[in-house]
Amino acid sequence: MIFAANFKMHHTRQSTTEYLDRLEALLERAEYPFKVMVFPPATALQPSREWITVGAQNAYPAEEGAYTGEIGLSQLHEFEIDTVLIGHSERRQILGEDQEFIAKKFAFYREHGFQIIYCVGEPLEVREQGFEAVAEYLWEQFDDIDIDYERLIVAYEPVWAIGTGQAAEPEAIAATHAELRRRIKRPILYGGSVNPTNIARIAEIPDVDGVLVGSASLDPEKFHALMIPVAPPQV
Ligand SMILES: O=C(CO)COP(=O)(O)O
Repeated sequence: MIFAANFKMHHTRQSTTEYLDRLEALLERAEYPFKVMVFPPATALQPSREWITVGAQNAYPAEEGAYTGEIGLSQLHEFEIDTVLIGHSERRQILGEDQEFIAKKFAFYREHGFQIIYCVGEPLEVREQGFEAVAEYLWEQFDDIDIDYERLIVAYEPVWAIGTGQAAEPEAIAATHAELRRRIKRPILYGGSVNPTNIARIAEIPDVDGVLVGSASLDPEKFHALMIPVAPPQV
């Protein structure tokens, strides 16, 4: 099971370091069989810890260059980062990244051996058109994406469940992950209002290999609390 925290535009360099210190201490004690990943803002990037992989929420597909405001491979390497989120719905919808640019990012960071969490998810108006429309929309988000890349992790995040406090219903999660599993053999995470009240139910859904968490990940103890109901019984 993978537990990934996406801080989005929350936390500073100092609070991220304090967060990682506190979460690392909790994970050291618990020794969960989980992969734990944290994606802080670019200003807070730093080397991974023993129990926590630190990744970038975004990066430009170049080593360096005239790309004002961006960070690229050189900046990521400075902090020993080799994990990156690509295709998050907020970058598609708010920042206007189209599939061509997202695929270019994917190809670049795949070429450099990065672990990639590749995000897909449909808006409400597509969900309301029915499951076939959802499936078609999601597969279009894999255009020019190598779904067999060995360091790929997919994150399914229905846009209409992100930040709402209301996750997708288990049946909808199960059906969508099953559809993705028809072609995707890599881990598939669910994201969209994961919280302490729904984590146990979501974690037991077939083809859910982990969660990508926003709001409920911003406090290390609360993020750790998501792992407790999913952890194997202490022997
Ligand atoms: O976008 C998300 C993680 O990438 C989900 O955010 P929330 O958990 O706040 O819904």
